[in-house]
Amino acid sequence: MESDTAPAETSSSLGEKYKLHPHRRQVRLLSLGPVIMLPLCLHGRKALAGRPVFPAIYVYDIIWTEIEGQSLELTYLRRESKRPSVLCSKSWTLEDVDKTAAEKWCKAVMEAAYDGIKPKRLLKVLVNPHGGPGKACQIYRKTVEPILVAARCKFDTTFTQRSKHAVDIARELPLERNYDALVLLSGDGLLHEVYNGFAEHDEPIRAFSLPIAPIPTGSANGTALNILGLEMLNFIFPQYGFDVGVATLNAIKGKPMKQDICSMTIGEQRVFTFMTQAVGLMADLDLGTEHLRWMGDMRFVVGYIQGVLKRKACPITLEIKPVETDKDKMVEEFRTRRRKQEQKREQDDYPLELDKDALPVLRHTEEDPDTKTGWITFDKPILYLYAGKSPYVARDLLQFPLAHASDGLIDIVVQELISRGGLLGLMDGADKGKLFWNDTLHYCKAHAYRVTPHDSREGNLAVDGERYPLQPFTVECHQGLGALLSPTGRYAPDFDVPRPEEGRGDENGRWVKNTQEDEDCEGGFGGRSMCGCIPRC
Ligand SMILES: Nc1ncnc2c1ncn2[C@@H]1O[C@H](COP(=O)(O)OP(=O)(O)OP(=O)(O)O)[C@@H](O)[C@H]1O
Repeated sequence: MESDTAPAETSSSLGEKYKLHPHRRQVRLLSLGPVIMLPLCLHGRKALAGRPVFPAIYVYDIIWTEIEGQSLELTYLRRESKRPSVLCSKSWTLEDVDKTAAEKWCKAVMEAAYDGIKPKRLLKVLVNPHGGPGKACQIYRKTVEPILVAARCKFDTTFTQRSKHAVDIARELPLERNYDALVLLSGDGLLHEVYNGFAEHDEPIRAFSLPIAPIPTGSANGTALNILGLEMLNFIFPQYGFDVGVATLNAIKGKPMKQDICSMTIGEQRVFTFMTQAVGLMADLDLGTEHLRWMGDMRFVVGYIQGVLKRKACPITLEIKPVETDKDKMVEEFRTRRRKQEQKREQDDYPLELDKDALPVLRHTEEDPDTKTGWITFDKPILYLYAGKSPYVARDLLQFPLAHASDGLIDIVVQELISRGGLLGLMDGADKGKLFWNDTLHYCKAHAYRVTPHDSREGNLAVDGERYPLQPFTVECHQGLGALLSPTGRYAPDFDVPRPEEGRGDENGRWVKNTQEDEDCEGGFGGRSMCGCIPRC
């Protein structure tokens, strides 16, 4: 912990630094919305309003404050623009200050800092020593544990010993202990294991409702990115997807938000998947770069370039039960929803379908009569199929910019097999989701989809980044089955890349002017150029 305590500041030195007036007896909290001006605004009748006194600390970033003996202690997370956040503490001697008033100030600060949130959460922590570059244990000891201790959280920690250990832990998790959250120091793979363990729990729905707080110590860390964001976009909740301190603060103070989880039926198995399923290049780049773990998330860029050079077709039959296939309409709906969320500053109120303590029934199996109508088949050579429920899959790739945590729909992306130059061109602006508008990339929202590989002997299937044998599978979505903690109650990434006015990306990655034929070719899967779908009767 970085400490500003030595030597402890006296109230008069504080007075100079923070415009304190030790001779005044009344302690006031000056709170300007999300920001507390740190001064113990010792002030009588004349309020400090309109006279900001620095340094300012976000109320959200205050971890604890209390009086200990003759000093007032304040612990908070100090955010830096380009460096990791730091746990800081300040302390002031209270010799000249009315102690009762100081206690009142502490109480007021704590109420503001934990507004609507139960302090001293009870947490179960899992640490995957193998995730990403293998630094999770070190990060836990150095950064996470001190913050949890400072927040007076109660927690018990398990270090996973082997692959699938988290499945066993989740299956046996003692829910009667009433944990407030499950904290994962890992990437997304460990959460995949946890959800599949919950599915085998005696009380699966109750287990799934335990909110997850990811702390990014894996490779891609997509879940942490989606919750905490990537860029400094907004004043109240600046976005720090890779910041361990900020992610730990989310474990202490985050709000639960509902999260859809999908079922994948594959062979005799029912697998639970919360993030992505990939076949073709996107599976190869993840599973084929395990030996490059030391590179962190750069391994995915290397994997993509390798995949582009190979430019291997992905021979599958893809059937989809779509809800929306028009890119413009999807974007319009996304922006409307976003505006509403920002006005309300809370999560959407989509109706959720869960009410019993049994796993949701499967509705889109091949035997189900529902699968006979409203399905389409994608019928063009493809490079990859990528389906998912969360916007970022890695820092460099906003693959599902319109994904919503709990709309009950799967976002499906199909990339046509185009030239190598075109595929490399798609990397430009991929972190902002620019590839969404390329007409060779088809995007739709669907209830379910089914994949039948033409040759199961060759090819990879990655489910939430984990390897599965490639064979026919069906995926469908269960609305609001899981829960995550987040600072805002919704996914952080925004999508603000406008549709290019004048043209579209062609198969060589160049932008070409639209022809009348393009304009006329409305509808289909993914926008005006799509001609690869055959409705199935
Ligand atoms: N002690 C362990 N030894 C070996 N493997 C482990 C251990 N604990 C967990 N694992 C495995 O580590 C794998 C990778 O975990 P995780 O997803 O957290 O990291 P990552 O793959 O680097 O990150 P991301 O999924 O974000 O790219 C999981 O498949 C899990 O089964």
